[in-house]
Amino acid sequence: MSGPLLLAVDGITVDFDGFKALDTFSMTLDKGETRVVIGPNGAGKSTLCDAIIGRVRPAAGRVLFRGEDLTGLSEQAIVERGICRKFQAPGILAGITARENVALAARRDRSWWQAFGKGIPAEEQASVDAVLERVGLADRAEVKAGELAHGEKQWLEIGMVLATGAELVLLDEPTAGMGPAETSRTAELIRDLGDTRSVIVIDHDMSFVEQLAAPVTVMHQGRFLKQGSVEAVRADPEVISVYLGHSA
Ligand SMILES: Nc1ncnc2c1ncn2[C@@H]1O[C@H](COP(=O)(O)OP(=O)(O)OP(=O)(O)O)[C@@H](O)[C@H]1O
Repeated sequence: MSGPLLLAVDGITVDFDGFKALDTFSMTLDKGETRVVIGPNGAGKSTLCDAIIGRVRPAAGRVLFRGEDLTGLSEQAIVERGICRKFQAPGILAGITARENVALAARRDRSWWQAFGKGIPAEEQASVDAVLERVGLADRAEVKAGELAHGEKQWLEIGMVLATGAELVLLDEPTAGMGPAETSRTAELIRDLGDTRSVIVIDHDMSFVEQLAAPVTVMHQGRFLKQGSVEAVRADPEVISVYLGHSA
């Protein structure tokens, strides 16, 4: 269930040497909402995430989070305000366990890294365990992250994003390289996040998008094209011609 307005992307343009990767693009997201963003290759989806998280600077427009204008803030400052992004490539540390990765992500100051051999502070164990449970890795907690299966690594990274406590989670192609069973499990996991987090998911895979059962925003050439249910966008002639027609 969604609540009041959380994020407003307000007419942003991102210009790479005269090429507009985003062109006066706008969208809003309510608290607790899950939104899927789709579009053909080069539509500007990753650039949208970059602009929200402060990795690229829009030439025009604003991004408002809980009413605050994020324009001009550093990526670190934006993360501190409660937005966290999971990239396509996992950012886990292979040589430590799944549990230790989650514990590390939960720590903002990271100063305890030097004292890592002493283990995870007792008061943090419960929240780390809760995250591992949530992403279905409770029984894999003591496995070195590098030894996890591909899908498990992706779920671990989603767990690490959750452990940061971020209110808004950006997931860029979370099912990249997954088979159908792992993809379904990922959809289930993301649907479960909906009760506590707001989520923007970028993906190409329409069977995954269908399983998410969330409203879809369609981008094309850096612009907003359509928004609606999966069924509505799939049936939309404009969407079919720019996107679905190409991927069918
Ligand atoms: N740093 C950059 N410099 C120049 N052009 C860029 C840069 N980053 C992205 N682009 C271009 O901007 C456009 C949008 O890229 P973006 O990666 O946001 O698209 P996308 O929708 O995420 O695509 P894909 O589905 O292939 O990941 C593309 O044409 C890309 O080549």
